[in-house]
Order: sequence, then structure tokens, then C-alpha cells
Amino acid sequence: MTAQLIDGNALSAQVRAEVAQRAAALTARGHRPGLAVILVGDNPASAVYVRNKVKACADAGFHSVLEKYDADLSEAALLARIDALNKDPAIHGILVQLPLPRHIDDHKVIETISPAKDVDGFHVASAGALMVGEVGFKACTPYGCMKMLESIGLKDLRGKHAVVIGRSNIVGKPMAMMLLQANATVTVCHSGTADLGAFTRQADVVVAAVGKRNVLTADMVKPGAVVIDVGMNRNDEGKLCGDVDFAGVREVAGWITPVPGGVGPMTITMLLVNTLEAAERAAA
Ligand SMILES: Nc1nc(=O)c2c([nH]1)NC[C@@H]1CN(c3ccc(C(=O)N[C@@H](CCC(=O)O)C(=O)O)cc3)C=[N+]21
Ligand SMILES: [Mg+2]
Repeated sequence: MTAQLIDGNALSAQVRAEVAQRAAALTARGHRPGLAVILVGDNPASAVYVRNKVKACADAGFHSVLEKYDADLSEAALLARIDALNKDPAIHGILVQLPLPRHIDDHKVIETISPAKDVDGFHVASAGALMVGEVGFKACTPYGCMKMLESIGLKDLRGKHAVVIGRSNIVGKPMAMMLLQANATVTVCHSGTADLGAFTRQADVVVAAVGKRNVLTADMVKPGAVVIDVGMNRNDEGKLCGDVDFAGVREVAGWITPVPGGVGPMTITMLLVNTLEAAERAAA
């Protein structure tokens, strides 16, 4: 049997329509949601992603500003700009596109963003809030993965075993915390795991977030499992592909997310959700 697709574009369209409605209601009360996106340098992939984010804002009726700086922008100048945006009442969310040039310390930049405007969910306060189950912004990519699970009836993962492959601060670790919050039994695998397949074969849900092609192949998947592919890689022909051997795994899995058209669009959707929520909190 072939797995069913979890369509990130379709789910995004649905969630973004709800976001646009709530944004219109806020705008009518004089609190139009606003996002500031900062791009430093001329990484071509970043330029595309940032344009997609700004377009998504416009489509949802948000106010947005895109600030582009040359790669030689000083760290002090960037921090000063963030400070000004922290104080700007028209801006509810601040996103500094990563990666940043090497002379800029990403950690310092992220910690300078006000936690109330940290719509990426990267600030230590946001990570800490997730860890202890308090109100804060959830990192957009794992949050989008949770929405995808919810869309196939898996809001509560009680009794399920979820295996996360990858332990980054922006995907793997928050993903594990969100799955745990949803009552899953969670295993986190990474480059130090001895026999990855031994873990993934036991999983009801696998989330692959490594950044390497073919990390998960058909022989590593339990029949009927849900497979979420966070990877964004290029194959030999330059085509976008995930971490999962899609053609093989889809013949074993019950559900699978495609790349493109899976987690990527959901990441942008959850950025809109977080920005809307920041604006709603500011207006309350
Ligand atoms: N501060 C910060 N926040 C981020 O959220 C952030 C970042 N920096 N740096 C880079 C990564 C990457 N990222 C993507 C979001 C959407 C797609 C996306 O929509 N992808 C489409 C395809 C895009 C294409 O065709 O190239 C898809 O998967 O269907 C991809 C990548 C957000 N990131
Ligand atoms: Mg750096």
C-alpha cells in the first residue's frame, strides 16, 4: 500500500485563511499585525525564503517590513536596529534570517529580540517556556509538524512512540518537547546513535530533521508509520529533496510529507500564527 500524503500547501491554505480572518478583526480594532524581517548579506536561498515570508504576510493582511543590510553590517548596528524594533508598537514580530555572516554572533542577536516579539521561538525564554509548558512562542518548524499530525487526527499521541532524528536547537530539540507535551513516548536520535534503524523501526511517528539525503529508507520504517520530513537538500540534479528516501518510504509508511510542499510551507504558516498571536497579546 502507498502512504497517504500530508499536504503542507493545502493545510497551510486552510490555516492561513483563519489567520487572515483574525488579522482582519485585529486591524479593524486598530491593531494590524506587523512583522519585521531582517536579512543581512546576499545568500540567494535566504533572499528567496525572506521574500516568501513577506508575501505570506501581505496575503494574510499583515503589515510587514523587509530590512536588507550588506554583509559587512556591524553586530552593534544590528543589535541597535533590533532594539528600535523592540520598541516599535507597529511591529509585533521580529525575524532575523539565519544564517548570519560569521562576524555576527547569532546567539547575541536572538537574545536581543524581545521575547514578546520572538515569533521564531528561538530565544532562550521561548525555549524555556516550551520546556516547562508555559505560554511562549513555539519554534515554527516543529510547531508546523505538530499541526500536520493534528490534521491527520494525531493531536494526542498517548500510547505512541515518536522518534526524532536530529537534535538542533531550532528543530530537533523543540520537536521532542512538543511531542512529549502531546503525550508521546519520545526518542531522540542523532549522529551519536549507534543503530538508527533499530529505533525508527519501533516508531509510530518519525520526524527526520538532519539535513542529509536518504537518512531514512524503507527498511527503517514500520509499516503504517507517519513520516514527517523536515529536510531541505538538493539532489544531484539540483532538485529540492528531504532527508527521507521518499519513493521507497512511501511504499511502507501510512502517511508521509512531501518535499517540497510539506513542512516548508507550514514553517511560514506558523510564523504567521505566532505573529498574529503576538499582535493579539499586544492588543489585549
Ligand atoms: N530566522 C529564521 N527563521 C526561519 O524560519 C528560517 C531561517 N531563519 N533561515 C532559513 C530557514 C529555512 N526556512 C524555510 C522556510 C520555508 C521553506 C519553504 O517554504 N519551502 C518550500 C519550497 C521552497 C523552494 O522551492 O525553494 C517547500 O518546502 O515547499 C523553506 C525553508 C526557514 N528558515
Ligand atoms: Mg555566526
